[in-house]
Amino acid sequence: MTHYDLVIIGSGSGNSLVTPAFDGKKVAIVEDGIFGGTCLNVGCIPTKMFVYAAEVATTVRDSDRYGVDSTLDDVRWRDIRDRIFGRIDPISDAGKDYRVNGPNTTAYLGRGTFTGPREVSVDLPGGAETITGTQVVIATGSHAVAPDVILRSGVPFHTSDTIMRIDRLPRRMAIVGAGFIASEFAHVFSSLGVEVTIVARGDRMLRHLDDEIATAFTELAVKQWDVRLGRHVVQASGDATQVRLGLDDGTEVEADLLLVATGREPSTLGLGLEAAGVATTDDGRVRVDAYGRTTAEGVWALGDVSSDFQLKHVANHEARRVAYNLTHPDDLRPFDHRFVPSGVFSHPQIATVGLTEQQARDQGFAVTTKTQMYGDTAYGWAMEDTTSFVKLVADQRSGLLLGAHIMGPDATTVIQPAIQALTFGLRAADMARGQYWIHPAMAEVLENALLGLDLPQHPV
Ligand SMILES: Cc1cc2nc3c(=O)[nH]c(=O)nc-3n(C[C@H](O)[C@H](O)[C@H](O)COP(=O)(O)OP(=O)(O)OC[C@H]3O[C@@H](n4cnc5c(N)ncnc54)[C@H](O)[C@@H]3O)c2cc1C
Ligand SMILES: NC(=O)c1ccc[n+]([C@@H]2O[C@H](COP(=O)([O-])OP(=O)(O)OC[C@H]3O[C@@H](n4cnc5c(N)ncnc54)[C@H](O)[C@@H]3O)[C@@H](O)[C@H]2O)c1
Repeated sequence: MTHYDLVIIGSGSGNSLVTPAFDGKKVAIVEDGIFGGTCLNVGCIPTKMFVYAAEVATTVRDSDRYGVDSTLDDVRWRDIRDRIFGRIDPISDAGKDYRVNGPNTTAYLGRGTFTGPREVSVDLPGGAETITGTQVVIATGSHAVAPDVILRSGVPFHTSDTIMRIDRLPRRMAIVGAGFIASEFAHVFSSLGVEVTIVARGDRMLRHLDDEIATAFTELAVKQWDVRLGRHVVQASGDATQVRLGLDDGTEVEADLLLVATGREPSTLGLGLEAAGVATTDDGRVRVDAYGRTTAEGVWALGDVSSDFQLKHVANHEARRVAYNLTHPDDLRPFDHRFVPSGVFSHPQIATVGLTEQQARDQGFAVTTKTQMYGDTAYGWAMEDTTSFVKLVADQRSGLLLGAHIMGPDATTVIQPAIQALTFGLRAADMARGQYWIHPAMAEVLENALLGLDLPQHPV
């Protein structure tokens, strides 16, 4: 049994825990999947590379509106796919190689299971090997789940893990789910020429967002895709070439390929958490305190397996804090989850941070809101945009922003000053008139939204 100063289970965000503070110490990284985890291999990075290609196709298709005639001659799916993974796969391989052959780390490429406090057994081709750690970090992430009705039917389906590697584009794709992944892949595949049908159990897509954004996005979604709102799949059949979904209103969806995008669960199954003395929350996450400590002495957790958020910037933040805390027991730094932003890279793009209007009202703030159309500011006007907007939620008592919700071009970039204002407590009026805004940049839509809030504004 080999002992390490640090044992990390999961090579996604966990891989970044090996800071220079561990130089000269012994670190083990246990990984049973693709090295580098979800974001790099099957998450943020490849999806956004596909989104970029989709944006290019959309721009070509819509260009005549601006007097630029063009035709989309072809979409070379395999070339798009191979360019993307031709760049990603070597990064994963190099990361693995560095941990296998690099300094002060030992990579255990197999499944890790706790067999006791800070004791992990790893399933390796040559047999199980047990290692122990002075400290252990659980960074096992999450995995896609599918509804029982689909699992029971035996119908073949894809998840985000496999859909990006398919060999050819289907003519028709059915997507079950109406959240982040459904919205992003609907954009990618429809832009590349696939007919997309979405089965959404709610009355809107992206229901977790501010009502105004979810409603406006859904209105645009139904114009681009066949969206079956408020429908449940009750029956599924088919094979690798054709799928048929029966819905609860008696209608059917026929497609050549099925993508299931119905959420992700923390990966704790088979981890042996009981043997480790690690407790979980009611919704199945590893329970951690504000510093990333689990209920077991010397065992930490971060990222999707324990976090309230399944977002890479949150996993990265938690990894930075845990990395610090591992080596600074007398100066622990808590996670900061006050203002976690997120983006949906669909068409249109969405970005959001802070409270929705409803949440702000429920929490008793003196709520004022402003919805500012992109088209009423110079850059949006130049684009002849009629659907994009910024919605701000603020508190009349403090003059502070409470939330920002944006749907439109570059929303994930336009929102950044609002994230900064929320985080550092900058009052909306100071933000609007206490700095220059580049004219006539897209961000002026945020400036105008701030000026439109019913708050005492700067006189000049
Ligand atoms: C399609 C998709 C798109 C996304 N896009 C974005 C985005 O644009 N922006 C964003 O912020 N977030 C995005 N996310 C979410 C983001 O990818 C995750 O929040 C993030 O990757 C979680 O990191 P992690 O380190 O917690 O887990 P992971 O990166 O999943 O790492 C966990 C690792 O642990 C390994 N593992 C699990 N169990 C064991 C075990 N018992 N033994 C050994 N190894 C084990 C797994 O194989 C995996 O490699 C996306 C997710 C998906 C699926
Ligand atoms: N741009 C990004 O930051 C990004 C992109 C992709 C994924 N992610 C992360 O990955 C996570 C998983 O993405 P996701 O889209 O799978 O989850 P999600 O929670 O965003 O959406 C899940 C969808 O599936 C539906 N659903 C759930 N169970 C169902 C069932 N049994 N039958 C029918 N519909 C059902 C929900 O109503 C919802 O519409 C997200 O929560 C997000 O944090 C982030």
